[in-house]
Amino acid sequence: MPPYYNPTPEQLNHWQRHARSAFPALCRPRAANSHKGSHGTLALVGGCVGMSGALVLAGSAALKSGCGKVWLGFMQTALPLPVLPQQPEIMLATATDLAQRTDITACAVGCGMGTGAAAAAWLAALLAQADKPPLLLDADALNLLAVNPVWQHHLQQRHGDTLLTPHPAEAARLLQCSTQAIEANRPAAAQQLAARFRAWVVLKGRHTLITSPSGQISQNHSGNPGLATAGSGDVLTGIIGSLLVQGIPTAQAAIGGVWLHGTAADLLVAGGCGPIGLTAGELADAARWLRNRLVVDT
Ligand SMILES: NC(=O)C1=CN([C@@H]2O[C@H](COP(=O)(O)OP(=O)(O)OC[C@H]3O[C@@H](n4cnc5c(N)ncnc54)[C@H](O)[C@@H]3O)[C@@H](O)[C@H]2O)[C@@H](O)CC1
Ligand SMILES: Nc1ncnc2c1ncn2[C@@H]1O[C@H](COP(=O)(O)OP(=O)(O)O)[C@@H](O)[C@H]1O
Repeated sequence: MPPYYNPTPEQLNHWQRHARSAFPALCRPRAANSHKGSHGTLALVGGCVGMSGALVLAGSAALKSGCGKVWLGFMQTALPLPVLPQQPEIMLATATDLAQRTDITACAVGCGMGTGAAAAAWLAALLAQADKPPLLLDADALNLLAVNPVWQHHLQQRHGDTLLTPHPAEAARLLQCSTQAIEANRPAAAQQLAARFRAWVVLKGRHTLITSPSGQISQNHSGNPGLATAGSGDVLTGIIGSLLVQGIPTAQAAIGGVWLHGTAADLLVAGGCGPIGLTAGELADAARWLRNRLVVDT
């Protein structure tokens, strides 16, 4: 067993009971005759020059959370590398080329994307297409949304589900208020965002809130300050995006994804890896270990 994964039997039992009752779709075994096409294709777009790592973290977490295929679309004129040495399973393209593909099950945009003109133009073109598959907006995609209010209308017209995953500072930019105001009434902020953009909203931070477009709130209780480290939000984007393309209903993908991400950090800390110095890249392997233990034997 990897050194950090040694929860007590009681702890593991508690996690299994919670997951199986709150998000059973995450706990279903794979069909014996399934193939990579059965588990969906996720496109992750972002990774401007200097921030390729954000996209790689998200992509690796997506693959290890169980989706069939992952494409990374870099907001760069040429690919940073022909192949990722540490994760050659992941397919690479420029964001421009990836926009032409028609085999994408869901798209997650924003990790390390930057907020320059190229990123804004790419996102504007995507949002102008109302019938695109499920769409998750994170990080710089949210920062761009905050300064392009006309996009609000496009989001409201979308046919597929939209998910926004702001941290409190990003939520403040979207609502044009201070981060303190968001933190003073987190449920109200999450509901306001959900109503304004007709979207699922994951308001991150300690006790992350997951809000449906109609304003129904669920509070997460997993996770710890080990997650306060660069890239842990990118990993969450990869996990939720991966669950979405696996056909898990949006509510369970969002609520279960946030729980899995936090519980992966709890598992690592219980094993002595963190909270101080826990790195975002370690979360994906822990989440994979955990999800396989949630599966109900048939
Ligand atoms: N390896 C990489 O390439 C990484 C790229 N990243 C990308 O970098 C881009 C920008 O990230 P930055 O960290 O520069 O900008 P952010 O907008 O995330 O943070 C800027 C500032 O906002 C405040 N803030 C952030 N989270 C807060 C919270 N929860 N509560 C209160 N205040 C908070 C802090 O003062 C922080 O310094 C994103 O696109 C992100 O995806 C980061 O994820 C870090 C790792
Ligand atoms: N003290 C904490 N307790 C629980 N979860 C935390 C804590 N600090 C951060 N997190 C979680 O870590 C993630 C950080 O995401 P984000 O701020 O977007 O980071 P980044 O931009 O570096 O990827 C979120 O899922 C957030 O809920």
